[in-house]
Amino acid sequence: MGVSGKYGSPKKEDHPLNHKPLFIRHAKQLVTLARSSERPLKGQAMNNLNIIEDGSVWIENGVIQKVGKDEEIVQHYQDRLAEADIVDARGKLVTPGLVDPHTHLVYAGSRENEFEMRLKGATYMEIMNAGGGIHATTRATQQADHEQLLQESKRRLDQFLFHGVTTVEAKSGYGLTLEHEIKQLEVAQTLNEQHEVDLVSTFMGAHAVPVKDKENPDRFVDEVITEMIPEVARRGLAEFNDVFCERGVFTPEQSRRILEAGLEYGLKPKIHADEIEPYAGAELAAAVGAVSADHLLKASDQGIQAMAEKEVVAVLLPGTAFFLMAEMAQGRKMVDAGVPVALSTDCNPGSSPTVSLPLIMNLGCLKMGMTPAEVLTAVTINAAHAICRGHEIGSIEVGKKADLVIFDVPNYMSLSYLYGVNHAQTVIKNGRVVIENRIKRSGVNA
Ligand SMILES: N=CN[C@@H](CCC(=O)O)C(=O)O
Ligand SMILES: [Zn+2]
Repeated sequence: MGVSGKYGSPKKEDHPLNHKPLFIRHAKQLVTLARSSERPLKGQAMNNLNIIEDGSVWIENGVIQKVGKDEEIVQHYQDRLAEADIVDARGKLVTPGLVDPHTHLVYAGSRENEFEMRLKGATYMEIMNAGGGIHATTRATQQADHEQLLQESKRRLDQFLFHGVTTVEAKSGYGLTLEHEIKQLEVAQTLNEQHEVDLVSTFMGAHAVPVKDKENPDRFVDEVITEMIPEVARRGLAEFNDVFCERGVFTPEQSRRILEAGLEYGLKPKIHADEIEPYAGAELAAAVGAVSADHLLKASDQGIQAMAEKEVVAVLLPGTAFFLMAEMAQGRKMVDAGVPVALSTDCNPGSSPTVSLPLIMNLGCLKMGMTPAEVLTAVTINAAHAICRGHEIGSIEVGKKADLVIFDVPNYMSLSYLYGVNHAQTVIKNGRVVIENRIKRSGVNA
């Protein structure tokens, strides 16, 4: 298997091969998720995958041109069939490229030592309060230069792509000074320019109170508001602004100030809410008009209700609860309450060191009571809405970016059922095949 093209080469749109049509034919199930670009799917509608059997897609210039039954597409393009590169998806599942709407992709180092400490009984917050956790990764990230951070993060991004993920949100928050937050965001920018995967950047200077400000966290909050947010916005390095609203980190009042300051500079609010303790984070998300509230393990019923009313996307992270051995967020309850739910890896070195969205889908089913259709919606169109990309990606529809995955399974249910395996066989990004993942054989089993 391999990522096509050379890292560092011009970004995908410029590729000359984009001009040749790509014709994906005969998918056993083509999951289109059509008619969901305007608003995220909620409640029962999260099960409407809009599947086409024996489905085909015609792609040109990186854009989806036509979607339908194979015979319809063949009829429409009969004079141009010889021009196209054909990909045979017979017997397979084709979905929109997966979207991960919450990651801490750009960091240096790793924390397997803390994994062992937790297995022996230490808690996530105890480790952080003793100067480890986010602080440990902050030290490593501050020490790393742009190139080191780029190489470490690129390896993870390659792995995302191998799993069928074509768009990834990436947060800063391991710099915790203006200089190092900007360095992290610049690495994300370079990755976005050079890597096949699209990145969407979030500023998260308010990820932790630096150790030196422990006695006076408001000083740091002021620095985030008056220095970091204006400079990040001036440089155009982020689209969203996130805060870790949690007892012992940032209070709801501090979080509100930070999110409102971001809004003044055009940064859309997101929030790490109610992860370890109930802290009215979901309520705050609704009050400030956040695009998403993430984690929500301990969200209150009122908070869930408020999110449903304001259509705040709940980005649930079952890999984090699994890895921290904590109780899961109430995914089933949120879907039933009409909250649009998305799922994400939360890829980070402390609480969820994984890049496998398919594994997260499986956890969504088994641990949060969601259906296989709901979890697929949650990592495609609803994930796209969680990063304000519902019009561009997340469904297979005419005019959208041609980001698609061919999974070597016969139907969407198998994606969550056959768990712990990477089923992504062919990944198409901007209309170009960028991953072909199969064993090269000769002889009888070829
Ligand atoms: N909870 C806060 N932040 C990250 C974890 C960061 C870390 O432990 O390094 C999260 O979303 O899980
Ligand atoms: Zn996070």
